[in-house]
Amino acid sequence: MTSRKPIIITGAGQRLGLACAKALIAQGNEVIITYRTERKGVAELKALGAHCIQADFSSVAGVESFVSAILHQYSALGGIIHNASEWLSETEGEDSAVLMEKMWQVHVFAPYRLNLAFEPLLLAGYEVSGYADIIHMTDFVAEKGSDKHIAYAASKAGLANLTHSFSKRFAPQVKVNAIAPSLLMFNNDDDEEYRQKALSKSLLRKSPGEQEGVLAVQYILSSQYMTGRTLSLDGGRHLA
Ligand SMILES: NC(=O)C1=CN([C@@H]2O[C@H](COP(=O)(O)OP(=O)(O)OC[C@H]3O[C@@H](n4cnc5c(N)ncnc54)[C@H](OP(=O)(O)O)[C@@H]3O)[C@@H](O)[C@H]2O)C=CC1
Ligand SMILES: Nc1nc2c(c(=O)[nH]1)N=C([C@H](O)[C@@H](O)CO)CN2
Repeated sequence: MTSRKPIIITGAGQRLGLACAKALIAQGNEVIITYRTERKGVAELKALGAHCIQADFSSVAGVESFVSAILHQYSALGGIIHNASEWLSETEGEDSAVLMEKMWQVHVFAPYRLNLAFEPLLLAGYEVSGYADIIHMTDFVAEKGSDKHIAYAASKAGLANLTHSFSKRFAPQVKVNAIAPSLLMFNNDDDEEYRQKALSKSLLRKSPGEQEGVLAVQYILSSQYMTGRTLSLDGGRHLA
């Protein structure tokens, strides 16, 4: 058996995706990342040997371009981590059709299409190494809804449902799981009032940072007996 074949992480130019990519590279994995925007994190990952592919999943053509790039360069994969995401809210004047399309495209269509397109590569990765995983980054609000991020929450619920369907379709070779954080890390433009309100929503009242998500990814990849499941990283918010 050889070591795990390359792992794709989408949207890994910053924050959680970047932290996951660095951790997996440090553990000796070959990592492929997608990014839209040239960021310092992309340059860091290139320097660490990651294969960095620019990809915008907001259009079908953008998704298909990435599919072609992978199919032309790889014959086996050890995993796909669907991390790419935009946290958009319903704001005054926003075209709700455009908003829902954007959310569905990045959170549901892209993971759906990549999982189907890369099935043969994941199966090949499993045959040679015994490892193949898909991880969907969903969200606490996939289950509970959100009155301010309605289309976002609905699309994350769609992604959560893909976990069930693909875990059945790809068993027993490929494990398919989800990670559902509530608050992992703030954005720089979150003001103090927002931060205090967000912290008060969970029992543990903390924002753990991206390493909490890295730990969850590492657990799932090392598990031999978890599929079709979701790791909830929510500080007890479900009981608050
Ligand atoms: N941060 C948190 O507290 C929480 C996060 N999550 C989930 O965890 C995951 C990681 O969160 P976080 O690190 O904050 O994510 P970010 O908001 O930093 O988004 C990750 C990346 O997604 C990429 N992206 C966005 N839209 C597209 C698109 N249409 N096509 C391709 N790439 C795109 C962006 O790329 P680029 O920068 O290159 O443009 C961005 O860097 C996400 O799925 C998120 O929904 C869930 C709950 C809480
Ligand atoms: N793509 C993103 N999704 C989410 C983010 C984010 O920054 N990018 N942030 C959150 C919040 O932390 C929320 O969970 C708590 O206020 C949710 N999703």
